[in-house]
Amino acid sequence: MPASPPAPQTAAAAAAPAAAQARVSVREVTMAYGSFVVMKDLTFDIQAQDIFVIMGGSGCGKSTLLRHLIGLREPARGQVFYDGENFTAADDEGREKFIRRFGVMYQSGALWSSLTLAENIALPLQEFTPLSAKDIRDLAAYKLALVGLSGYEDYYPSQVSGGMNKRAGIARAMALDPDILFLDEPGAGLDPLSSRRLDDLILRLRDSLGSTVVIVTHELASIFAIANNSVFLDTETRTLGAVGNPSELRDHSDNPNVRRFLNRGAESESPVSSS
Ligand SMILES: Nc1ncnc2c1ncn2[C@@H]1O[C@H](COP(=O)(O)OP(=O)(O)OP(=O)(O)O)[C@@H](O)[C@H]1O
Repeated sequence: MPASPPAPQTAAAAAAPAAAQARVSVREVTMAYGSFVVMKDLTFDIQAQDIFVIMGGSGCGKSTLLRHLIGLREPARGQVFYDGENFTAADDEGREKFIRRFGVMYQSGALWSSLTLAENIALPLQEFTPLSAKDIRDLAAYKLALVGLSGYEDYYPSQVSGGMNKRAGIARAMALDPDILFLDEPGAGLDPLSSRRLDDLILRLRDSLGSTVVIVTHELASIFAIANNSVFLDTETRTLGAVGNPSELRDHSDNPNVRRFLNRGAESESPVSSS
């Protein structure tokens, strides 16, 4: 069947102007490793400037979904659209244009240990822009300033804290001014204070740069502090358990697995009445 843009989900959406198009639309995506189906029939939207969390229990497929969103894996079925354009069906050249709009920080954080923080950020600028060495140096310093690391340009990753490494990783993901930042477990391994600082930074970046941020995490404090939208991957049913604002899902989802997860394992027997 030919690929078609995602259908509007409501009458209001149908009447909305093109500018209201979801930034990311996932349509009936099934993810599999060979014959092992991780999740099936995922359909949800991520809006521009969302801080959108992919959540669920260990091994449910959060990182796998992230890999599908950035094109590292192909859906076994279904499609992913960016601003209504079919990413899954794009040829290599078309796909490259999408990927240039993504900034990605992987779970490991993975800065090059033999390069300074500024050199780490300069790397994608050297590879993908025609900028002069001086402009690249200035831009790397600017990106580090955005994440609160002014003055640390010449430090090596081993000379700064874990939280600072994560912030530098975010600066590197932002090097090419992406529309969408993908962060895989950004708070992993951080103490609570550093983790909170990272949350504040993510909020500030969204507000000042207007980025859309997609985050894989299972840290509830972070989820409630920063996410306005989310998807819950349900290991039990191997499909989407809920989509929406995490605080609302915690109190009102009709899926007990969602409420249990968002209430730290202490499931409320029935949804809290919103009236
Ligand atoms: N390359 C792979 N080949 C085969 N199976 C894989 C591969 N990567 C992940 N899996 C399996 O797919 C499932 C989902 O893995 P994934 O890492 O996406 O889950 P996750 O929710 O991110 O887990 P965690 O919370 O532990 O990081 C798991 O059962 C995992 O063992």
